[in-house]
Formats: sequence, C-alpha cells, structure tokens
Amino acid sequence: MDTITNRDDYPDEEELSASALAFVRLQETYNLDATEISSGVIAGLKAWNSMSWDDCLSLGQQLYELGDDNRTQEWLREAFKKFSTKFTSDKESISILETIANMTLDINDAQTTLNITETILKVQPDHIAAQVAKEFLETLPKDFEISIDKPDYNPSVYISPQDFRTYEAVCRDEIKRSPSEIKDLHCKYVTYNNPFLTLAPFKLELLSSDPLIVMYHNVLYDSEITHLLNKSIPHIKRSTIGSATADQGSRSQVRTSHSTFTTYEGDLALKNLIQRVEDMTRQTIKGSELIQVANYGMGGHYEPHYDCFGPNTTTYVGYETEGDRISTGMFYASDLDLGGSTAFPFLRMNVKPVKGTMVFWYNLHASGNKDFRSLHAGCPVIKGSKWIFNIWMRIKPQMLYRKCELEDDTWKSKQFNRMRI
Ligand SMILES: O=C(O)CCC(=O)C(=O)O
Ligand SMILES: [Fe+2]
Repeated sequence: MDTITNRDDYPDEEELSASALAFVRLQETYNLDATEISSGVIAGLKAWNSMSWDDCLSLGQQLYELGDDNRTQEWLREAFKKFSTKFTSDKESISILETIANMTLDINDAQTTLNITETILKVQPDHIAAQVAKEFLETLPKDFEISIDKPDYNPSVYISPQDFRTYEAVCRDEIKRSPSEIKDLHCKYVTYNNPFLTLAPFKLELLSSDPLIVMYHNVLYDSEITHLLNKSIPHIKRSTIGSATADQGSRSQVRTSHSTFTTYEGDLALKNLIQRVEDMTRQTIKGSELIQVANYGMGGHYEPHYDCFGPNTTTYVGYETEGDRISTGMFYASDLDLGGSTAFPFLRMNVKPVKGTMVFWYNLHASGNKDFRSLHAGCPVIKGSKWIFNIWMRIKPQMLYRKCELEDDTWKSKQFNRMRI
C-alpha cells in the first residue's frame, strides 16, 4: 500500500484538495452547477471527459473534508444520481450508499439521506441503520428544508466580497464597458519614430486609453516561445505570492499556477525579444526582474492583485535600488479554448489571451504613485493550458524614458484605493 500511496506521480492530499477547490472555483466564477461540470460540456464545448459516479463521490468527499457543506451536498447528490443507475443489490453497492449517506446525514441533507436509505431498504429491507435513519428522517416535517448556510465564498484576502463579485462577473463577460467608453478604441500601426519600426511597425490595439493599456499583436515568434519554455519547464514550480523569487514567497489559493524566473541576459536567442520589449514599451528593461514564465492548468487562476508593491513594501527584491514596478509587459504564449482571460475589474475589462501578443500597462501613475485602477487578475482556466511570460519594468532606470510628473495625479484612481491588506 505504501508503495502505491508514496508514488511521486500520484496526487498527494494537498493536490487532491487543490483540485477540488479548482472545481469549486470554476463553479463559483462561471456559475456552473455540478451536473454541468460533471457532464464535461461547458458552454457547448467539450472541456473534459464526463465524470463518473465515483469521480463525483471523490470530489464530494474532498469538499466534505474541506468543510464546504454546500458544495459537498451538490456533489454527493450528483454522485448518488449517477450511482443510482448502476446500483445493484450486492454488498459493495450498499457499502457505497452507506458512505454517501453518512456524509449527507452529517451535513444535514435530510432529503438525499432519505432517498439513499429508501434505495438501500428496497434491496435489503432488514438493513438496521437504514431503517433507523428512515424512521427518524420521516419524523421531520414534510416541508423540512435543509438549512446549509451558504458560506460567503470570498477566498480573497485582498479585496471585498463586492469587488470580488465584480471580478467574477468581468471574467464571465457579464460586466462590460459602455459603448461610449469604448468608442475611441482602435487598432493602428506604430513606429514611435524608431527607424527599425518604420520598416516593421508594431500592430497596436488600444484596449484602454486612461489608464493606458495596449495589446501588441504578433510580437512573439514560435521559436522564442519554444526556447523560453524549454529553458523554463525543468525549473517550473508551484507559484507563490509576495516575493520576487519563487523560493521565498508563500503558496496560496490566491494564485494557483506554476512558474519560474528565467534569465535573459547573455541568451542570444532572446536578444531580439528583449530589444522588441524595449521598443514596444519605450522603456528600458534595465533593473527588471528575470522573465517570469507561468502556466495555469484547468481551474488555475490568479486573483485580483497589483503587480506594483506600493510605498509600504521596501523589502521586495530590488526595491531599494530599482524602485517599484512601473509597468507590466505580459506575453500570451498560448491560445485558450475557454476561460483564462486577464480581468481588470475596476475597468470592467476582460482581455482574451491570444498567442503571440503582449499586453502592456502601467501600474504607476505618471507621478510614480500607485495607480489603483491597475488591479488585475488571471480568471480561472476552464479548458486549455495557459502560458504567459511576464516582464516587469522598474521605475528608477526609466529616468530618460518616462520622466516622473511632479504634479500629484493620484486623484485619478483614489476611489479604487480599497485593498483590504
Ligand atoms: O494570468 C494572467 O492573465 C495575469 C497574470 C498576472 O497578473 C501576473 O502574473 O502577475
Ligand atoms: Fe499581475
């Protein structure tokens, strides 16, 4: 048994509960019920294979262990529904029903427990425990409603439940900007007075004019993606939050991706890419951290957060010498089938990943103060594998590129200064 349970390629307890949470996250974010999730067909697209009764039961068991009574109820009901069609009168079948009933009873799901006991008694009328349970459950008033309090699902430590709901609605594309807010958005070729770009201009798509958020199309070669992935994949680890190096931060459900920091200095295969980043951002990459390569699988996400640290964080690597992260350049290195957009909840903006593009935005106002509108997130991935490459430019080396404005412009985003921590 030990040889089986200790196998490295088998999920450990933490991985099992993380995958249960990933399903719940998909349910919460995209308003999906257990029946839809277990069918494997989401929004008309086959996202995964349909789940069997024992898949549903394992998930129910994980959620039971995690104490999420609402979702436990939903998944155990689904498991029972599916198992009912397979049910035979043998001992093993009855023991499976007993396992489910013990949990449904414990979470006060009287109706499901009663249904299960009746199923057991049909094939084994002298089943004592089922008889006792049935007798008790039948004493409950006919209109007895189980009262499982719906927990306020808000795993975010950063933002309020209300802002979290907005974020989820933006992920679902339910909240959008008004036509007048997007009327001036456009695509254009840009050369930025750069002789090289005159020959090969960038294709720029303006996503937001204030704060400035742009997307550059076709700016990452497949060969560069392959090179970066080959170089990074052997080092990729579960992502952490709160530190510049993957080893120092902490694992958290806030960010369930895998990532690593990859060096670009001295790498000839990345020389042109780095030059391109500087041409696109019109900033220097000097002082930046290494390139972060990150991957999200099904249910993987990164909750709303800021890339900059703000004035109260001086311990972050390079903060003293290079200053805060003035801007972010984020490449999409894969296309996605469903989910996985980048959401800017305060701007009601949802950017769909397109392989080979780079999204660029400022995290700081022109004054160098934090722009609270830059709150953003990676929505949970439903289907596909999402790869991104992040480059964070630092403010101090930008002296000659983006000079600080002396005028205080923090009023522009002050109303969004409402982080919890
Ligand atoms: O995955 C995304 O779309 C956003 C990622 C992100 O914000 C980050 O890595 O800092
Ligand atoms: Fe970010």
